[in-house]
Amino acid sequence: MTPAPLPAAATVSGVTMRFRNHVALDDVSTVVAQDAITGLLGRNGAGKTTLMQLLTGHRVPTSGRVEVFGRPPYEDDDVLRDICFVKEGQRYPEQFRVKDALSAAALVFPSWDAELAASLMEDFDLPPKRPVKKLSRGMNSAVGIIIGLAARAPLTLFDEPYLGLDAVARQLFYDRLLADYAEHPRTIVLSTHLIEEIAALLEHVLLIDRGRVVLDADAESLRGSALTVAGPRDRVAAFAAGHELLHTETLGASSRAVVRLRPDADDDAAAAGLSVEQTNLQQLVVAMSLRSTEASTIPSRLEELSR
Ligand SMILES: Nc1ncnc2c1ncn2[C@@H]1O[C@H](COP(=O)(O)OP(=O)(O)OP(=O)(O)O)[C@@H](O)[C@H]1O
Repeated sequence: MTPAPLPAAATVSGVTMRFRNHVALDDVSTVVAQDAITGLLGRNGAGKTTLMQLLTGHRVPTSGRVEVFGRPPYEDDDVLRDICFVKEGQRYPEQFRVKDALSAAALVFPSWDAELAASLMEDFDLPPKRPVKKLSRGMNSAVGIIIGLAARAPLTLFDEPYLGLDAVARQLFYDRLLADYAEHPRTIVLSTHLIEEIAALLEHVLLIDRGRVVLDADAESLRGSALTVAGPRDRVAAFAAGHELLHTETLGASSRAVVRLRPDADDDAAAAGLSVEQTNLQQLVVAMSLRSTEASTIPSRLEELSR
C-alpha cells in the first residue's frame, strides 16, 4: 500500500528563475513534505541554492508560485520567523564574538533553545568569546550549524553547511540533528554533495539537474530501486531493455550499466548471468545526473549496447 503523502510545509508550482540570460530553475514544481528531512541534491550550478533562496523569501521567482506554510514567504514576517536558512560560508558582523552570533539568533527565532546551543558549543569545541572573524573555516561552519539546530525553526534549510568541517564534526552534526529532530520533528531541507554520508538521514530526495527536477521521491522507495549490472554486452543490453537505463559504460565486448528497476519486472539479472551490485543513493544520483546531461544520446547508447 502506498503511504499517504505527508502534508506540505512548502509548495513550489511551475517556478522559473531567470538571471539575465541564464535559467537557474526551469518550471520546477515540488512539495517539501512537512516534518521530514529532504535531501536537495544536484551537481554544481544545478539550482539548489536558488531554490533555497526562493523558499526563504530571499528571491522572488521570475514566474510561478512559492508558498511556505500556505503563504508566499517574501516580506511576510510571520512566515519568515518560522524559517531558518543556514547558508554556505555564512558571514557574521565583523565585531561579533561567537556568543554574540548566538545571542542575535536567540532574538530572531521564537523557539530558540539556549540549552541546546550551549551543549552544541561544547560538542563543537567553540570558544564563546572568540571573535567570529578569527574562527577557522570549520569553526565558522559550526556556528551556522548550531544556529540551525538550536533555532528549532519549523522550516530549517542547511545549504551545504560543512565548509571546512572535519569528518568527526560532520558526524556530530548528523547525530545531533537526528537526535533533536526525533524529539522535535520539523521540516528540514539539506543540500549536500556528500550524499552517502547523509543518505541514512534522508526521508525524501529531490534531485535537480540544470534547473530541472530529475528525481523527487521518498528515500525508502529509492532503496534497492537500482542495480549496477555487468557482463557481456548483449546480455546487459537485454536486461537493461526491460528496465530504465540510467548510465552505461562499454569496454570491448563487456558492459556495465546502472538501471532503475521497473517495479513490476520479475526478471533476475543474476539468473541472466550478470554480476549484480546494489546501487547506493550516491551512485543513483550520479547516474541520473549523467543521464540528464547525456539525455539526447541515451537512445543511441541503448542501440550501441545491443549492437
Ligand atoms: N545572481 C545570479 N546571477 C546570475 N546567475 C546566477 C545568480 N545566482 C545563481 N546563478 C546561476 O544559477 C545557476 C544555479 O546556481 P545555484 O547557486 O543555485 O547552484 P547550486 O546547485 O547551489 O550549485 P553549488 O552546488 O555549486 O553550490 C548557476 O549557473 C549560477 O551561476
